[in-house]
Amino acid sequence: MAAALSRKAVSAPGKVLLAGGYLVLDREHTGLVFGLDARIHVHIEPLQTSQGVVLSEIIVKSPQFLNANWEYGYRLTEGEGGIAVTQLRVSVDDPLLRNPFVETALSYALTYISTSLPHHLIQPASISIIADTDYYSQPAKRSASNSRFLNFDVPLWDAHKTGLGSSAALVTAFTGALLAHYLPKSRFDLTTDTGRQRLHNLSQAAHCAAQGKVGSGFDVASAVYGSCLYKRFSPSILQSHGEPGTPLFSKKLKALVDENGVKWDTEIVKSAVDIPKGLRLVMCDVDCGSKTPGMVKKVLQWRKEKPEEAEKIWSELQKRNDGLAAELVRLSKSNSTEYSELRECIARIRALIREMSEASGVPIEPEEQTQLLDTCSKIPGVVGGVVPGAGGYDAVSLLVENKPDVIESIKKALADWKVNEGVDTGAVTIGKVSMLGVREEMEGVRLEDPTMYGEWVEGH
Ligand SMILES: Nc1ncnc2c1ncn2[C@@H]1O[C@H](COP(=O)(O)OP(=O)(O)OP(=O)(O)O)[C@@H](O)[C@H]1O
Ligand SMILES: C[C@@](O)(CCOP(=O)(O)O)CC(=O)O
Repeated sequence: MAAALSRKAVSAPGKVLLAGGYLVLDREHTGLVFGLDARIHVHIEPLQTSQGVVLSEIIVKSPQFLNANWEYGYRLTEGEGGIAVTQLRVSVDDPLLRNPFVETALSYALTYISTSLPHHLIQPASISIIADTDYYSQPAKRSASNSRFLNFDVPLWDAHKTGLGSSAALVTAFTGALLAHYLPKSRFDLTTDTGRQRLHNLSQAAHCAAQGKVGSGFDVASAVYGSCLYKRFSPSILQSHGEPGTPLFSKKLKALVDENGVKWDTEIVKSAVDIPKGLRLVMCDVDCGSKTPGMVKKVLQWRKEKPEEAEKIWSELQKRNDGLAAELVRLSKSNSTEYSELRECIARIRALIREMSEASGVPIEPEEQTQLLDTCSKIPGVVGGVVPGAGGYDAVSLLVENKPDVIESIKKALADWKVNEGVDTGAVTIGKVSMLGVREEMEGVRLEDPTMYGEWVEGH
């Protein structure tokens, strides 16, 4: 029997890979990833249709952006191919602006749901995606009801991403909301280990399919589980379930998600990460942005061509990353405020990242970011900082004493800071640097109160 279809809301945190960028692609290594208190929220409710009109239609909106609406028809395909979704448009003249993350997550989730619920019981729904401000460096304004969720008032495609992992948080919260809406708690409960494990598996599969590549998956793992020391799953796990509409896709997807005949070897260790009470992790948006996939390809090419050189750097970097994680836990447990060893841990990691940049020819910590991090690290109360994840010209992460005057000093120091991206290629891009209001968040995906979104959702 279908669960009584009521309103549900799920949110998932953004991410910062503080240590282990590139290394985490290899199961021999790990990544130290922190969830952030910038979350993507997804609200779902039954679609109000006029009496007697039966629609197999799901409407998805991102009301904080202009024209960010996607309408999908869905149908059961032959040969257990699962649920195919087709984007609809009112008029052929309407441009079809696709959203691969929404479309793929919808198809994967409905397929999984259809293995527990007869297709005709998958009733029409209206889904709203609502994001915390710091995912986009777009200026935003208060909505009429003074909601905490701001109005960006631009098309989604014009919003500048700050690299907090909106797609991973979106796919995770979106998938969780669909499963919570359509399946009874006896089949899916995201407050249980089994529920989170299934949500992780399904979200990883959908996110990789939407991206068209299998990364380490650290971002979806932290969206589900929150801050953790992460060891990736074997890429082969996602090589054999096919695509929506292919024969037996629904059967293979269910086996993959429920781990019937498939064992996910992801390792999530939450006890290995913590931030001492006196510190906080903050992000500074460098409004330039890098093209991560190109950087990953080049680093992996270097590792393939010079395995000994790469392994020497990576194994030493792993040791230093482990040292950082251990020092954070030690400080947290001892309540010590003696940060000199932590400062040294960060400096040692950065030195080796610069060595990797040099050896691979990839600007992981480019000169401009070195200057920015060195300047910030001299501010009283700033312990140190790194270029997280793939590095480049994306946001930088700082570990700072949790005092208002420290944050104000950083804002002042960065007020006129400009980062010139691509200066080596002559294509100088001026990007301002601004403090994001985010901080670390230990919690992963969670159910939210569906009434918290005010006028951002229909049935408010
Ligand atoms: N509020 C939103 N509503 C709908 N779709 C969104 C929203 N925010 C992000 N997305 C989807 O996620 C995509 C951005 O994901 P992308 O993987 O490019 O970067 P990211 O995950 O935001 O950051 P990172 O660079 O850290 O991976 C957008 O192109 C859009 O498809
Ligand atoms: C380079 C890599 O290890 C991390 C990328 O991190 P980010 O997208 O720059 O936050 C890629 C991956 O782990 O999938």
